Amino acid sequence: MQNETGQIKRVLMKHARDAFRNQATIDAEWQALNYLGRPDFPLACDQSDRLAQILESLGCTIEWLPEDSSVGIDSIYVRDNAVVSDRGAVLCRMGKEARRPEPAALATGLEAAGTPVLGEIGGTGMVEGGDLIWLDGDMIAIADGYRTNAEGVRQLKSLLGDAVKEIVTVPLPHWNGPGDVLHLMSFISPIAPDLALVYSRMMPVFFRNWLQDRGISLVEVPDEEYDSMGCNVLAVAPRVAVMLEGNPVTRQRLEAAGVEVHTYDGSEISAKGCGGPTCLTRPLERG
Ligand SMILES: NC(=O)NCCC[C@H](N)C(=O)O
Repeated sequence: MQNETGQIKRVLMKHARDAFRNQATIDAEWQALNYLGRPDFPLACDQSDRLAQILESLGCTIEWLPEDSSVGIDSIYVRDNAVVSDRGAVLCRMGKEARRPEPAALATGLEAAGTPVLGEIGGTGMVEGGDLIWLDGDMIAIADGYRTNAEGVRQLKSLLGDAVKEIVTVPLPHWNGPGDVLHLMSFISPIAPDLALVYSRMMPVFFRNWLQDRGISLVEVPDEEYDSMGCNVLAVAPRVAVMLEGNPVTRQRLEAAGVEVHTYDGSEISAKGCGGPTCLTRPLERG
């Protein structure tokens, strides 16, 4: 599990039907959670179905998290709740306060799926799964930003022990401030061991150089496709990717780099809540 691009065999997800529950729940929550618009419940359910079909057609077995009244509509973005290693999962402590109950709810799903829980981030520590990527089997790149802090990284390191050899901390910019969602994976999506999709204007120079020094080629997302989540792309296998419809330049650049691209309409489950396909999925087993 200590990579982001091997063939996904099993993946944990939460269907819009169970995360959003009904239109009244969405209506009560979306503004306070800083969504860009009000998701439409029936359409969101159709979009979850379609995304699941694509993933299943690409060889993924989906483990579905059940409805849970202790969490809100952001619980659809399951990646953020846990970090998964070869030894098991670490439950996060969410930087976004409204999401704090989510990791405990996810723990039940992890248990049901047979993934052991190694521990959890506590105290003043904060880690969100979208702020971390595994590289080369034993290295982690992790954000230092509004959702993940140094104390969280310290605890994560001690819970993972020698499963991780090196942790590279990547400082995030302020961008739109603490109320917005900005993760490490807002500007980098690994696509294959030697290929990543990036939005370079947001990247610290050292991190961009570090990736290239490791032999990773970079495909650039153009400015006009950043807000439409062009940079949030899920690698289902090396050079097999799932992304949101409506990012034609990014798609064409990925295809030019030899990537097979599959798209879904994510207006309700992705764009409005600012969570793309990497956020909607918590891979549990990769080949
Ligand atoms: N990994 C991700 O980028 N997750 C997206 C989370 C979106 C959610 N509305 C949030 O603000 O946390």
